[in-house]
Amino acid sequence: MANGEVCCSTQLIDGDGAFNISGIENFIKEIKLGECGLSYAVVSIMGPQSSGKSTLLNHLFGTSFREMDAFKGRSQTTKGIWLANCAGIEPCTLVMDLEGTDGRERGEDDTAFEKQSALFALAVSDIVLINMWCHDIGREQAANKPLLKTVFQVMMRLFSPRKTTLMFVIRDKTRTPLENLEPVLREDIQKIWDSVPKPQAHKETPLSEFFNVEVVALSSYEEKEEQFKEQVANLRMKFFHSIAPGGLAGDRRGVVPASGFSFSAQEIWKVIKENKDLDLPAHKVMVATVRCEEIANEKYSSFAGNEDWQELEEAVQSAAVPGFGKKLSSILFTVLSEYDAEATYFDEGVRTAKRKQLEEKLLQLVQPAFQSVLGHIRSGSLDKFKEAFDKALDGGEGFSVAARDRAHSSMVLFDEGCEDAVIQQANWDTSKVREKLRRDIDAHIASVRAAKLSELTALYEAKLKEALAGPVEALLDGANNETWPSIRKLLQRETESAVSGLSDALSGFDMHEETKNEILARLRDYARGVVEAKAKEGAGRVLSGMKERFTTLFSHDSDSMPRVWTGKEDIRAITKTARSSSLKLLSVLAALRLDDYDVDNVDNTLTLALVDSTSASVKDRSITTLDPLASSTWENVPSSKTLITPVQCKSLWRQFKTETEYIVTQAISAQEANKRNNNWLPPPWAIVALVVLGFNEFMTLLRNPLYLGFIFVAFLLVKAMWVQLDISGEFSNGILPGILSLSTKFLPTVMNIIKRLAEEGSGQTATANGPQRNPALPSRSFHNGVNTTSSEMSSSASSDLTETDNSSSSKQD
Ligand SMILES: Nc1nc2c(ncn2[C@@H]2O[C@H](COP(=O)(O)OP(=O)(O)OP(=O)(O)O)[C@@H](O)[C@H]2O)c(=O)[nH]1
Repeated sequence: MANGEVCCSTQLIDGDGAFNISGIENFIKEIKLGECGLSYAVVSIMGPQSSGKSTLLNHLFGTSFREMDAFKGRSQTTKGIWLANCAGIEPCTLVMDLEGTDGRERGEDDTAFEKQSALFALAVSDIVLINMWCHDIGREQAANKPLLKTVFQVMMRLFSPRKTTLMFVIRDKTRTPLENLEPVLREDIQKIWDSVPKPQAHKETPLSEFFNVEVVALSSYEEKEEQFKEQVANLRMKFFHSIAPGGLAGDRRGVVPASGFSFSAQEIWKVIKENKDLDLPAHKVMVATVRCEEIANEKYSSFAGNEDWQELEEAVQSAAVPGFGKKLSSILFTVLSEYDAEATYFDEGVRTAKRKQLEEKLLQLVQPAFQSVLGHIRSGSLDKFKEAFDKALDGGEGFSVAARDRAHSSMVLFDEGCEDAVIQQANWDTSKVREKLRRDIDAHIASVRAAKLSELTALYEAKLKEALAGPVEALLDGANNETWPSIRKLLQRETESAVSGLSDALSGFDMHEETKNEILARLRDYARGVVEAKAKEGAGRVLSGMKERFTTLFSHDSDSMPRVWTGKEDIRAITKTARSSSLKLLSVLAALRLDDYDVDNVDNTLTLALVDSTSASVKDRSITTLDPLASSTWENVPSSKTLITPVQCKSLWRQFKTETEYIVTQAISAQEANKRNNNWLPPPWAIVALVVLGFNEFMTLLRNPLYLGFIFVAFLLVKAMWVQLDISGEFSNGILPGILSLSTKFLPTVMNIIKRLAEEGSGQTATANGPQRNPALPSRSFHNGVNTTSSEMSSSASSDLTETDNSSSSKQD
């Protein structure tokens, strides 16, 4: 074996025509045929059985095909088709040993396998050796004639067949030189070619179109072994670089890349077995299609199982991976390069199409990861934007400037991220995600803007409410002619201050003047709304306000001191004033007067209709004219500004008067009672009558002073009765209960007085008759277990008097 290389062989097709798939695949793996690309040649040998084919191949290519033992006779040793690699020949050369023709074992008629294997050899091989005995040349019944016929016949079954080299190896050459033998042989070949029926298209096609014919002659191996070996060695040299231009091989038009050899051979054998014609160019495309697809699938699987890719795929689930595009592009590049390397010798059209498919499949596989990265970049950019935007706003930057600048930065950040994530092999559009980011940013800006605007508006509204609500309420409570002008002034001042504050704050929002004016107008409306609400609230409880106002004015004097109805007060005037004031509250709260042009005569109408309604003139008028309050609208006041309608005012006034009448009545009663209490002296006419009528009695008293003493005692007694019976107290509850009470108390009181007088009398007697006591010591009396000194008694009596005096003096006052 040349170069000491190991030669492998396998049975490619067995005697029954079964293709040994696993055998050939192992063989190809072992000799690493797949790596050869197109740099390989296939040589096959045909010839009669036991014509020394195996012996020749083994010597020529260093193979180890089984040879027949010379001593056992000529019987078939090679069954089917065997495949081996030639040792030491460049490029890699495969050699096929075909089962011999004319075999006794298959019988004369069984030529099916012979034809099939001949066609197979022609389809697969670059060089076909035809082994023949020298003595068969020129012979009519030569053993190789049917074989050649078969070869030429099957050749026609190949569509646009490739040009194959037919090398006739003449065995056991005689002394006749080859120069003489060759023309005879070529003549034989031409004769056979001519006799073979050809399709119309190839009727005139010369043999040279399909075959390169070479002729070599070898000495007998058995008889002239040395010469044989020498000639074989020379022949071997022809097989070196056989596929190079000018080499032994044919045109190699139908050659398939080495990695497709196994599949190609199987398919060719299948077609041959099915007895179909073999279209080699189509076969080549078919092999390329199948093989390129196999390679592509293999590369796809190898990519799917690639650890770097798997890591990348997992990492992008949770976050954007820096350098994603570069990493993935590199893995994809490796895979596609591998495909290119393996598929390079296959039909270009098929190869490119399959590469495209592989690329598409790979990109389809990685696209979710890319989308995920884009998603992370988008959400990351959005988050960064939100953060930076919030910070800028907190730092007092203008809203619009902050929004514009931060949005721009975030879009730049996104673009950079996309650039980093983009996969070279793909031309994916990121504009949709970019647009989404832009939309998200805009939506965020809009929502923050809305929130900030409402925050600002709420702030100024709250300020306005605080500035208006309390003062307006106070102004309305103190309703007078200046109430509405003051409210208007207050409203204008506070509104303008709030509007200018809000206007300044809005300047940072870069908004249309129209929008800004709308917001400011809303704030103005709000301010009016606050005042309106307060006025409505006041109008809602106007009755209680009026009553309160009336009570306050009625029950207090000009110094806000509570009134005491002494009798000097002009209750009518006070009532009128208090009512007028209450009416003022009603008139102030009857309508909203927030605008300078809000001029009405509600006040006059109410005064005329309600306060002056008691005067005779009005009474007269009411007969002849309509009631000005019998209406649901005020003159010059639109209904939107009416808080209390005239009819409601009338009803309220009636209710007010009814509910306050009691206070007036009470005051009048109190005043009258007071007057009665103060006038205990009889009227002057009675005094004059007394003086005139009682002149005689008066003279009697002057003439007899004892009468005077008697009258004095009687007075004391009556006074004592008055005090004891508490007459003024009894009558305070009314005349009838007073009389009833006095009638029950009268007798016991009289009895009590008499009893006391009697006791006083007996006490005086006892003192006169009893032992003399130290006048310095106070005398004691014992009565009902209660002892009181006489001095205490006298002081008690005097206090009674004093009280009486006091009371009488106070009454005098
Ligand atoms: N006369 C002669 N005999 C040879 C030559 N070479 C080989 N033989 C003998 O022919 C016999 C058959 O040899 P193989 O090499 O087995 O022949 P084959 O054609 O491969 O036989 P099959 O595979 O059965 O078709 C053997 O006995 C060889 O010694 C030769 O050059 N001349």
